Amino acid sequence: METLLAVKNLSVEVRSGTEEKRLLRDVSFELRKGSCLGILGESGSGKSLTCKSVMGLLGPEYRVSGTVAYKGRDLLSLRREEMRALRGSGIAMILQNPMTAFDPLLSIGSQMVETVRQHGPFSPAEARRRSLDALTLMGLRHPDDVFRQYAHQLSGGMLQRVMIGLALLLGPDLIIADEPTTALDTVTQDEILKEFDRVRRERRCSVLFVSHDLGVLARIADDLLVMDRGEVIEQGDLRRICSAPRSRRTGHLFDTRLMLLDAFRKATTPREERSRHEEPLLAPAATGF
Ligand SMILES: Nc1ncnc2c1ncn2[C@@H]1O[C@H](COP(=O)(O)OP(=O)(O)OP(=O)(O)O)[C@@H](O)[C@H]1O
Repeated sequence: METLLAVKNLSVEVRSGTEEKRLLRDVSFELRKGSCLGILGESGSGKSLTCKSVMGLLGPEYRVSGTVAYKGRDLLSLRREEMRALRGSGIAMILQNPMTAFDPLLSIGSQMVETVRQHGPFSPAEARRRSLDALTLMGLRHPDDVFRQYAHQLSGGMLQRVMIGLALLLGPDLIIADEPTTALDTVTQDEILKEFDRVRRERRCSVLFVSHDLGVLARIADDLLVMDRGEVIEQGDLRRICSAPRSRRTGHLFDTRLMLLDAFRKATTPREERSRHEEPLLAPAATGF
């Protein structure tokens, strides 16, 4: 399958005082067209820095080296305006907290229409129609109401659906999603993951999906990249890694998750049933714990 994004020896350093601190070291991976690569790692392992480097979102205090080839073009050498043009059209980003992405003083609809019109020669009526379609696509039941409302009137789950719908509306080839469901309750998280996966498969979007939760990644990722202290410690087919992790640190991440699952199972399963079934690592019911 064709490669959409090839990251090679990506390193990031930051200057603090007279010292340079290395935050990412030689991160390399490839994302195939139409597939989803999950980035797993504990807090502080470098997941967000990797995404921000790819998107050209790091400030001047960071020194970024290596190559980030998107459709064969090195993003690290693009000018600021060229990168801005690419963000939101070819590449879209979905962040953890959708509340911060919307202007509280403008209705959701007007912000959607404005974004659509920035990316194509659409009349206000056409942009409105497309925005309403995006809301429907993401499973929002009363798109007309949502269109008229303001960010504070919607729940976190609804706002995240709007944000994902908006990202998809622009028809990107690549979506970078940084913990997009972490702030949501598990039922909402589950519904949104389902919707997101359906739409991205229909549209053949490639996705970089960051999470500290293996259960979430097991739902949607094809391949897995495991990070630890700014380095890649494991990568490959998700199921292969889950069944036979090569790195001891990856094994430790999985064990921690299994311990949590086990505690949950013990708390919710009557004693006599417990012995009858063991929870597999990737059981759908495990999502979110
Ligand atoms: N300007 C900076 N100065 C010093 N350290 C920094 C700076 N920016 C980031 N870091 C450090 O780089 C490391 C990686 O950060 P990053 O945000 O990528 O982690 P993460 O894996 O996304 O974690 P989380 O899941 O908590 O968001 C962290 O230890 C962070 O403290």
